[in-house]
Amino acid sequence: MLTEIARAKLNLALHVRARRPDGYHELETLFAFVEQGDVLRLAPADTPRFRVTGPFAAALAGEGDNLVTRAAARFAESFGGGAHAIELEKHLPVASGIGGGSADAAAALRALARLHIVPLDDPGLFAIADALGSDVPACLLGKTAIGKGRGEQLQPVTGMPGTPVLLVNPGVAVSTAEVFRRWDGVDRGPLGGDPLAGRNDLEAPALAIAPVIGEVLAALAAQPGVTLARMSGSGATCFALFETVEACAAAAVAVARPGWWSAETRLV
Ligand SMILES: C[C@@](CO)(OP(=O)(O)O)[C@H](O)COP(=O)(O)OP(=O)(O)OC[C@H]1O[C@@H](n2ccc(N)nc2=O)[C@H](O)[C@@H]1O
Ligand SMILES: Nc1ncnc2c1ncn2[C@@H]1O[C@H](COP(=O)(O)OP(=O)(O)O)[C@@H](O)[C@H]1O
Repeated sequence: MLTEIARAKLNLALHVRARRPDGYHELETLFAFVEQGDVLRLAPADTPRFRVTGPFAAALAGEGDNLVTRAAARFAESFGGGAHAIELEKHLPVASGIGGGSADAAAALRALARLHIVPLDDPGLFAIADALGSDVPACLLGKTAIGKGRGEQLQPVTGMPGTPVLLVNPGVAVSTAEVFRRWDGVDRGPLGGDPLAGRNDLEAPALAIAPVIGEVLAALAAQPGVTLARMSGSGATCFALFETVEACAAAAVAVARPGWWSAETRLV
């Protein structure tokens, strides 16, 4: 039995530069990862088996087309390896801008690669990740990196490991495609040398769909010891970076609301 943590992805900054003819958008983003994540367990089996457990299992109950099973099918096509029993313990809210599904798919690819002795930097693994979704290559890499293109052109950069982070989701699922559709088409400029001085250009279109995101951002920005408060990805999860673990813990209590999910964690 192999265990992989599917760590939540954050976009510390996300600049949308252009709408492409293929329907995707050119991005410049700073990807980072936190300790908090889903847990994926995988073992060889006679027939393929997949089950989802954990606090957010119900949010995926009706969906036959899980990114994990798609990743496993693509891996088998490329590398063989037979059938597997996979358990996904779902701790991250679904469709929430922290790449839960993408992280799960990447964790499945990492576990399968370990089991079948495929190098983690095999170009075939990255090709599968790229075909599964724009965020999956970044999640496969799992390191702080600048992402360009639709997010798949990755350049690792020095991160801020250990930085305390509070994640807050107001309990509304937001469709990534719908948020991109509402982007106003204005290129507000490149990422620049200090991405933390940047923006998330999807905040405005996400707020138009889910105004409660504004409440989350205001609540986070008002906390003592906060160094950055921003939305991640297409939302609705927002994050705040803190100077100390104590400030992060105090903020978690201060911003708690009925129906809101939050997690105290750290950057990796
Ligand atoms: C916005 C981001 C930022 O990291 O994160 P999330 O909010 O999903 O976490 C990603 O670009 C999301 O990546 P991912 O969730 O893998 O998206 P995909 O499945 O590839 O695409 C879903 C839909 O989003 C839109 N899309 C996605 C990526 C991109 N660069 N431009 C787009 O326009 C397209 O309409 C696409 O059909
Ligand atoms: N293992 C999975 N976890 C979460 N969502 C999944 C998974 N497999 C497929 N999906 C689908 O992917 C969509 C986007 O989910 P997710 O990756 O959590 O959000 P986001 O891309 O906003 O970060 C969900 O609405 C769901 O339909």
